[in-house]
Amino acid sequence: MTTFQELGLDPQVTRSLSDMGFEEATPIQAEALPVGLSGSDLIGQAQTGTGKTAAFGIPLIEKADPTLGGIQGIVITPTRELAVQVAEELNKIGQHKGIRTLPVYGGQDIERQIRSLKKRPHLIAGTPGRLLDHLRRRTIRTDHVAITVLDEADEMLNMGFIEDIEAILGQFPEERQTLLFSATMPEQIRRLAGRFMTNPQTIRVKAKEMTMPRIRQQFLEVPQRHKFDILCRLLDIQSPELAIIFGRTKKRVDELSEGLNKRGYSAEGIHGDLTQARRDTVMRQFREGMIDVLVATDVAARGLDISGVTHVYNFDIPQDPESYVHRIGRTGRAGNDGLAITFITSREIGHLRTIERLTKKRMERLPIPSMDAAIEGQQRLAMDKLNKLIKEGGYQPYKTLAEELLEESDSVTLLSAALKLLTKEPDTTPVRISEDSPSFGKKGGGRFRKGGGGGHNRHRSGGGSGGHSGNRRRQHRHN
Ligand SMILES: Nc1ncnc2c1ncn2[C@@H]1O[C@H](COP(=O)(O)OP(=O)(O)OP(=O)(O)O)[C@@H](O)[C@H]1O
Ligand SMILES: [Mg+2]
Repeated sequence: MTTFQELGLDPQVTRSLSDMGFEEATPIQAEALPVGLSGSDLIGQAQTGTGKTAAFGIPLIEKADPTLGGIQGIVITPTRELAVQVAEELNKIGQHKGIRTLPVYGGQDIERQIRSLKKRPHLIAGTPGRLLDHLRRRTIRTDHVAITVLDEADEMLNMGFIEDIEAILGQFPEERQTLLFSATMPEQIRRLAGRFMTNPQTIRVKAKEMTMPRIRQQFLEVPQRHKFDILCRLLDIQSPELAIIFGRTKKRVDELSEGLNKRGYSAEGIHGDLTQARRDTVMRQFREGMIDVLVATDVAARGLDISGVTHVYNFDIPQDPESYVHRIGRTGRAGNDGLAITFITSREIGHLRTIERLTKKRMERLPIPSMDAAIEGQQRLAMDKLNKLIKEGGYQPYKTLAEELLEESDSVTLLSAALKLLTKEPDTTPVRISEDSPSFGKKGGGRFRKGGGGGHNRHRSGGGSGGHSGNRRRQHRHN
């Protein structure tokens, strides 16, 4: 075990880490920090939820000079939500040293961002489109940029983002340090990365499987038209603390979240066609536990760190195996357990096997859960609630009422009625989810397509940045 003191960090940085509850370095931090601090270019690969943010965040903070005016480091992320999250973590690590990080991303008022930039942040975390916008307007000056980081590097170097990344990196001083991090790094992307780096060192935390061992992985085979009912049954049986359900398209995400609400679940959807204000609200509510279920496109697949996510459901099988690794990695983070369940139709078994070949982990086949199991699950939940209340107390004011009721009925009758009231019985309100065409191979150069180039996003571009003001017309899957 390596402590942060042993790595010879600035005591102010160690103090911030300690405030965050970080005492020992995670394996990727222990291995990547000495290289990052030495000034070398670096490709860092480690499983989801193992602390890659601090593995690049600490060198960024260590090397930044709080007395210097210009921007000294830039982190580029594929989505707006991730830019915000990374900026928050950098602000925490930089707190005692006085290093400030500003998130810049599309969908947010650019004039307001320009005003914030005038307050001279030291570091920036941003999405490609909006970063380019600021670079063109010269509202971000590049002269002092000494470190650039691509978080989710394989996604950033994928077809949808590569042009923007080239345009952005081309504007920074050549002698800067470049750091690439991701849980996945397909070989062709690793080769491509060489173009942007000088003698990069690769740090790969060795693990038997690409996914985290604490994430239990299951799949169930179910006809398309029954998927929604089965999903509801699983939610009733498993009662996740927080769950993320991934759907293939924005339309499906909308239909799913509406359908879940109709059946009494507390769910909201997030995808690129929503306003940024809406996206922010949904994310905040989910982080605070005000909603239990987040229904999302792949916009939420990468990097997001939300504590309490116990379950991930792939309502639609992901379009490429890397996406699977990232999606299920939203659970089982920082030493916690998680359960990931993938729905497939009979035609998709081959794609499941392709995923397993990448992750080097077999998924367990889950039998179709019965309606009875769903009812039982909810009944057990009602019993748990009662037992919890008995332990916690606070029911005394109800005792007189209880005695009054007991004069008319026996205790078993009364308790049965109370349990029925407490139990959310399976709701069969009709919900129609549009038939979906297969989730692979139709567009994009997904790995499932013959000769595919490993990218699932040929048709989207400039993605998470939003508000792209360039003259190329693009689809914004992540917006
Ligand atoms: N040294 C540490 N000690 C304790 N907790 C840590 C440490 N480093 C990171 N964490 C916590 O672990 C969680 C996951 O970290 P992080 O989001 O950086 O993972 P990641 O490797 O970037 O995952 P992903 O591949 O999904 O982006 C966070 O909640 C973070 O606060
Ligand atoms: Mg990360």
